Amino acid sequence: MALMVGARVLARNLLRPWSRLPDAVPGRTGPAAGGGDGVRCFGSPRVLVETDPAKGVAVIKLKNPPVNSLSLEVLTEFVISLEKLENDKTFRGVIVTSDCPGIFSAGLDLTEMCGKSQAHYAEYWRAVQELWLRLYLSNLVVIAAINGVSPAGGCLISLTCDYRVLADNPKYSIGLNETLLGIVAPSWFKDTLVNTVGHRTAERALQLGLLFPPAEALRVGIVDQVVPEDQVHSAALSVMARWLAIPDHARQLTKNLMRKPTADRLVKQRDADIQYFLQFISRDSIQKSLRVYLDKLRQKKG
Ligand SMILES: CCCCCCCCCCCCC/C=C/C(=O)SCCNC(=O)CCNC(=O)[C@H](O)C(C)(C)COP(=O)(O)OP(=O)(O)OC[C@H]1O[C@@H](n2cnc3c(N)ncnc32)[C@H](O)[C@@H]1OP(=O)(O)O
Repeated sequence: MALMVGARVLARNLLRPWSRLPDAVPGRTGPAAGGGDGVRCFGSPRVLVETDPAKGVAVIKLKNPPVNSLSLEVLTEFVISLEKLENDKTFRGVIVTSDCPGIFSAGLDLTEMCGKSQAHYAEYWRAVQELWLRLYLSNLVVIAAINGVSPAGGCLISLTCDYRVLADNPKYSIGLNETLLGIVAPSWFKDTLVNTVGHRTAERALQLGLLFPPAEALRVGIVDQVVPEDQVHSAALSVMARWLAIPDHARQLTKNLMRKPTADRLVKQRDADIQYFLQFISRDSIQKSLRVYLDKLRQKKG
């Protein structure tokens, strides 16, 4: 019950950008905070933010064990943290990564889309839209340091970034695998993939629900770089330095030029998109597919 109320409060914050989460780790500094003197931490229980004001760079670490599924709380806390960074002129870039070993993100939280009320589905889908819009159009340089498997919504998060570095581990596949679950990637997921890898590769990947291992992911361009696992963070920092060498206004205007038409397609029909989602997700056949998939995941252990 408390969790439900908490989620509602957090979700309401999305609509009230002036409201702020209390800092979960207020002003923690120093080496323990993850990177030497001057590193400061804030954020929330599930979305840790380590900032390095001297470099103008922050690291957002998703921490929603066991699999970093994108629950309503995670989506909301993510948006609030991103907004905090964007409103602070100290920061010009952010690295998005995971605090869960071996898993970047298992994607949208299936339990948020299964067996819940219509009101809940609507609230959840608006939060998914919000995070996508904020990340896709962020003024910051956003780099994904993908240190684990990254299906569906996890892949979408990384596709919204400006650059993707993937750890070279055969287990760390990435892709929009929705069809394998018997569901369909919405048009704006599809657009994000098409804008990254081109139409033909996206068409094949989406229909077959392909999850690409690192070498393949690099070949099709769903990631930009594959590096040894222990170098993901340093590689992301090097890339960041290169992108930050470009004057902000020129880079930001160019990013907007490239991405705004795609984002506008959703912005113009957000409510219709929610209705579409509601109709789709409430179908008995879709609910059944999700239940079967969740049961399979749960039985894997037993
Ligand atoms: C006509 C056209 C109409 C179009 C209309 C469109 C409208 C829109 C339609 C809807 C669109 C929805 C888009 C969906 C996007 C998504 O992101 S769906 C999620 C997809 N994710 C996955 O497929 C990944 C599933 N998980 C895994 O494969 C594995 O868990 C893992 C990530 C590889 C990790 O493996 P492992 O370490 O072995 O952990 P597990 O034991 O499998 O899992 C641990 C517990 O976590 C639970 N869990 C896993 N993933 C999720 C998840 N995504 N959500 C919620 N919970 C998850 C798993 O069940 C385990 O739970 P317990 O058994 O209870 O511990």
